[in-house]
Amino acid sequence: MKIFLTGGSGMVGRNIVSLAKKFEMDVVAPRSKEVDLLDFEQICHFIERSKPDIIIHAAGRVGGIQANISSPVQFLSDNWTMGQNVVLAGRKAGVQRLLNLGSSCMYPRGQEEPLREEQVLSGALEPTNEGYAIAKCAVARLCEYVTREDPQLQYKTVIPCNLYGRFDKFEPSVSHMVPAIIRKLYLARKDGERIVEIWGDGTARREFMLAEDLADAIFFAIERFDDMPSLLNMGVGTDYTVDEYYSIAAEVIGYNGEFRHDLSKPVGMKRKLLDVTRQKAFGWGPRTSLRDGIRATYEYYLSMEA
Ligand SMILES: NC(=O)c1ccc[n+]([C@@H]2O[C@H](COP(=O)([O-])OP(=O)(O)OC[C@H]3O[C@@H](n4cnc5c(N)ncnc54)[C@H](OP(=O)(O)O)[C@@H]3O)[C@@H](O)[C@H]2O)c1
Ligand SMILES: C[C@@H]1O[C@H](OP(=O)(O)OP(=O)(O)OC[C@H]2O[C@@H](n3cnc4c(=O)[nH]c(N)nc43)[C@H](O)[C@@H]2O)[C@@H](O)[C@H](O)[C@@H]1O
Repeated sequence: MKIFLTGGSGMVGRNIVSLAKKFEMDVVAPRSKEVDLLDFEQICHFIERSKPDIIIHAAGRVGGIQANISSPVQFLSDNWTMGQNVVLAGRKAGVQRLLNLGSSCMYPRGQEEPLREEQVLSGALEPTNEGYAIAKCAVARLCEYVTREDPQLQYKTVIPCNLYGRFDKFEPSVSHMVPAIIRKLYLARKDGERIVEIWGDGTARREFMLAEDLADAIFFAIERFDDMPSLLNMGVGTDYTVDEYYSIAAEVIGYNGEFRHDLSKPVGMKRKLLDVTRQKAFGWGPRTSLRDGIRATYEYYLSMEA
């Protein structure tokens, strides 16, 4: 099977490329300088040349809460434009299968219970990442409408929880919480710092899955694509408080200093735990524990620092 993968140089994309050989899949993954997804014609020409059996759309303007607060125009505009272009170019070329990546932030804010796929667009979005979430909801609906108008075209969306792992971004201005924690604890231990800052009061809850496990889930879905629901959460099914992530990472990294809560920092949704009922019925589950995942990601970070 030939896969046209967008976002192949990103964290999720590079984990997908790393696993492709194991699943005997042929992946073509052009960088943005070769195929700019903001340019519809460039995508059409690439699909004409490469003739993929399936498109996996894993490209995006992606970042943590701080990046989303700083650039709402780019997060809405780029993610909608890229998603619309990829989906409509696939339809124009008659590519029969497309797997689109959503995000747990597309769910309504203020939900304590695990989030079910039918709740998408059922309430107000989280202001800190509203632009990104609007784009995610719109592209997911576009996929659904393409299939509704032409059932020959099966365009589906997975909704991952927060992700971390090898090939993540560790730069504080764009990073998500787990890579930010790893970098801060590494630097504090290296420099003998005794205090590490935690954004917010530490009580917000998050569900983080290793990107390598998501890549495995994506191949699992591709191999059973016709049985896959058109909208499918992909998560670990448990969440932890921000404070718990810091303390687990401190054990793994060997930081034994103190923590200070900076209440001036943004905290986003109080919780966004995915309901994994459909995922379990589909037959997939992640295999990496949080501690093992943080250890593997820390080792990757050290290899980058070396
Ligand atoms: N990270 C998370 O916590 C998380 C959680 C849930 C869902 N997701 C979703 O998972 C997907 C991948 O996320 P990620 O963390 O792997 O992102 P990432 O590491 O930031 O990678 C983004 C990718 O998008 C590509 N890209 C950006 N602009 C492009 C353009 N104009 N043309 C072509 N390619 C472009 C980049 O390619 P170049 O380097 O060549 O520009 C890069 O490969 C996204 O859809 C994201 O919404 C991520
Ligand atoms: C999956 C992603 O979720 C994103 O929301 P979101 O989980 O709050 O994104 P994160 O940046 O991972 O933040 C998760 C939680 O960790 C807290 N946190 C504590 N310390 C830090 C730190 O040093 N850095 C960071 N970044 N957070 C920190 C942060 O306040 C927030 O409550 C969306 O903005 C994206 O669009 C995307 O959807």
